[in-house]
Parts: sequence; C-alpha cells; structure tokens
Amino acid sequence: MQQEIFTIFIVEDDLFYGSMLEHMVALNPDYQVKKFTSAASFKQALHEKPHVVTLDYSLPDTTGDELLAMIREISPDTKTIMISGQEDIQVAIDALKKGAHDYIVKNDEAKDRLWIALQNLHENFGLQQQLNSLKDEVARKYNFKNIIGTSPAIKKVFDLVDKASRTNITASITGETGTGKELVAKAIHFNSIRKAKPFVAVNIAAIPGDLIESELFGHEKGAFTGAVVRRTGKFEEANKGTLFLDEIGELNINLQAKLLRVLQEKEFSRLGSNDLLTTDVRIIVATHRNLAHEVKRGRFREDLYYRLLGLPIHLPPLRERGHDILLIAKYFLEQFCRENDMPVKKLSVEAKMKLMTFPFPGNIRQLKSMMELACVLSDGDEIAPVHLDTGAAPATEMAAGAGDHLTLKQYTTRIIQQYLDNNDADVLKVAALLDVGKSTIYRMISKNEVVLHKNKIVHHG
Ligand SMILES: Nc1ncnc2c1ncn2[C@@H]1O[C@H](COP(=O)(O)OP(=O)(O)OP(=O)(O)O)[C@@H](O)[C@H]1O
Repeated sequence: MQQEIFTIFIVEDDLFYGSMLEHMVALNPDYQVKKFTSAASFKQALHEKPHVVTLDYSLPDTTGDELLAMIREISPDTKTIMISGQEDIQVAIDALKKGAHDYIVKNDEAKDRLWIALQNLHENFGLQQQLNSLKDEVARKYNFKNIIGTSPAIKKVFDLVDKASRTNITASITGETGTGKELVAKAIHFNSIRKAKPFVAVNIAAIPGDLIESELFGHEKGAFTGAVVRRTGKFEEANKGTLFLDEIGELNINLQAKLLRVLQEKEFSRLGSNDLLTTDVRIIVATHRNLAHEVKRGRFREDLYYRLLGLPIHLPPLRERGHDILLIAKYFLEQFCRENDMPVKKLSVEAKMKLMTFPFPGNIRQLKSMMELACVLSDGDEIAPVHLDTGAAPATEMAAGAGDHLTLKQYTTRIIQQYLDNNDADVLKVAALLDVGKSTIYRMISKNEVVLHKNKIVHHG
C-alpha cells in the first residue's frame, strides 16, 4: 500500500515560536511541514487540505475562531490543534466545542503535548488508510467482474444487481444451493452507497431456533439462562450497512411476526431490555425455497412475504447457463493453480463435454470443488474426464434421453448435435460456445457423427 504523506501546516505569527515548532515537527521524516506567519497566506494554501493545522489562537489579521470555522468549511477532514497563550479553561472548551481537535497552552509542556498529539493523529491516519485500502480490496472482490458468465440468464441477473445497488430497495434472491446467492448479495452491497459500511450475513438455517432472536436483536446480560454478558445483535452490527438474511424460509412463524414489526417500525430492542433502538439497514434475503408456495401452505406469513419481496432476483441453476459452465470452470482452474503456484491446467475436449452434460446438483460450489480436485488429481497439464469427480449424480438429460446409458463419446456427439441444431449449423459459433476446436466438429461432420440439418450452413471467411 502506498503511504500518503502526512501534511502539517503551522500557523504562527511569532517568528521564533513558529520556527521552533517547525523544527520540532520536521524531526519526524513522515511529516511534511509548511509554516505560515499570517492568516492571509494560510488561507491561500488551505485548498491543499492538510491533515493537521496547528493554529495560533490570536493572530494579528484574524481570530482563531474565524480561521477554525473556515478550516471546517473548506477542509472538514483537517484536524486543528489550537495553540494559545490563554490558559482560561473556558476559551479551551469553546474551541473544542467549535470543532478544534485539541487545545494546547503555550507553556513548557507545549512541545511534548504537540508531539504526542501529532503522533496519535498520524497513527489514526495510518489505520484509516489501511482500513480504506481493505475496504477497497473487499469492494473489488465483489464487483461484477467476479461473477463470471455471459449467458442471457446471468446477464439478466447483472442488470437486476445493478438496479438493486442504486437504491435501498429490499432484494430477495432465490436459487438452488450454490448458485451464487451470497455472492450476488455482496455484489449489491459493495456496489451501493452503503459499501463502506458493514455487510453482515446471517444464515437462519444454521442457528438453533431458540437463539435466532438474540442473534438478530442482541440481548442484555441475564436476559435468559446463559446470557452472561450483554451482546449486540446483527441488526445493530449492520447499522447503516446491509443485513443479508440467508435461508429466510427457515425462520419460525413467531419470529416472522417480530421481524415484520422491526422492518415496519425500524425499531427494536435487545432481549431483556425495553430501550428502543433505531435501525437503518438495507435488507437482502435469500432462500432456496419457493416462498410463495410456503405462503400458500401457511408456513410463511403473507404480509412478511410481500414486505421482503422487494426486487426479486432469481439465479438459474448452473445447468441452465450453457457455456458459462466452461467459463466458470476455467476461472476456478486458474484461481486454484495461481493460489497453489501450479502451472495453469487446461480442460481436454472430453472433459469439457463431460462438464457440459453434468447436471451439477450442487451448482457452482460443486463445480469449484470439482475443479480443485481435478487440479490435484491430474499429473500433466490437462484435465481429462477421469479427473472430474461427479460423485454418484446421474448424467443430465439435456442431451441424452432419460434412462439412456451412453458412453462419453455418445454424449459428446449429442451435445454438439444439439448445439449445431440450435445455432443455425454455425460450426464456428458452436466451437466457441462449447470451447472446442472447430476441427473437432468438422471431423465429426466428415465422419457423419453429427449432421448439419439446416439448409443454410454458415461459412466464415
Ligand atoms: N457466477 C459465478 N462466478 C464465479 N463464482 C461464483 C459464481 N456464482 C457463485 N460463485 C462461487 O460459488 C460459491 C457458492 O456461491 P454462494 O455461496 O454465493 O452460493 P449460495 O447460493 O449462497 O449457496 P447456499 O444456497 O448454499 O447458501 C462461492 O464460492 C461463490 O464465490
């Protein structure tokens, strides 16, 4: 991380005192110091927005109060340390009330106090920089670029994520397990104006039913057996940020009523307390269930359902994302090889076919672990079908008829045939979509393993 220079302006009309301060402050090589002997010259330089100003309280051409107000207006992040001959405590209190960071009396200890005050501010500044850079890193991690895919299905999702991140609307994300619901929730948060505030995720299904309430709203010490200390809840933690309630369909009916109340009134209290706390959180919920069905069955409150529905975003299963399977597989292969200092491995044509025909019940999470295992299992630089552990899951019916027992070669043929049929027999397009060499397809055509059904066969070049 590039360290920004810490800039300090000294405003002091007493030439001797000013030089003494300048000399002392410049002893720290991390500080850049500029000295001004009049308010007029300082005002001209204020647009440089120094990190700290040490300000003589009584300058000949203006008052310290006036300059303080100007600093706060033009450079609100600048910290002002008042340095004054006035020992009157009321003057000091007034200066602090008006926004001065510190007030130092010109006496024998002034130098030491200033040195310590600057050290503390410099330290805070360093921490703030680190925090900002970490926040940027997290935001980069969850920008759209990390959601891989170009299929129409995922493009629709990108569009909705973009819309959701522009406002505070509640978003409800549905999709099978491992389809990227949490990733999408983070993308919404880290592209919204709340991105510098916390993103707090709670998986309702992972918390024992009797603890959910205290997890969400917190509790006071002694609120129930086992509550030995006071605890803040997720609503408080997520204040001004985003609260992601994963597996919301698992929330029991009593808590559904409480959640609805909190969302409507934007107020809640910790368990065991009557104090009302206000909440400002953006809510994103996710579920693999069909909540509308749950409402019909009486398992989910209708009023809460409509309160949470907001902008619905449905994530299609991986098997419906076509060529994205290969794009995401490559992305995980490259990521794993990079993280493990391995040369990047490639998928063989047969391995690609196997992936395209696999139903992926565990969706992208399953594809990720499959790719990582394949990297470990394959000795050479190519991943073959044998390295792809598909577990006991049956092959997809997308290309094969139900119950068929086909060889890999037969699957491959069927899927290429299906792509040719759906893409105007455009060999180049199908080769690109399936990420196989066009010569592989031409070879299959020449052997009559696949046929070009359309009258109009697309020729390139
Ligand atoms: N389009 C994508 N591109 C790259 N990685 C993805 C994509 N979608 C999901 N992932 C990755 O797949 C894994 C599973 O995603 P995530 O945890 O967001 O799924 P989920 O739907 O929330 O799962 P669950 O329902 O089990 O909670 C994560 O490692 C995530 O980063």
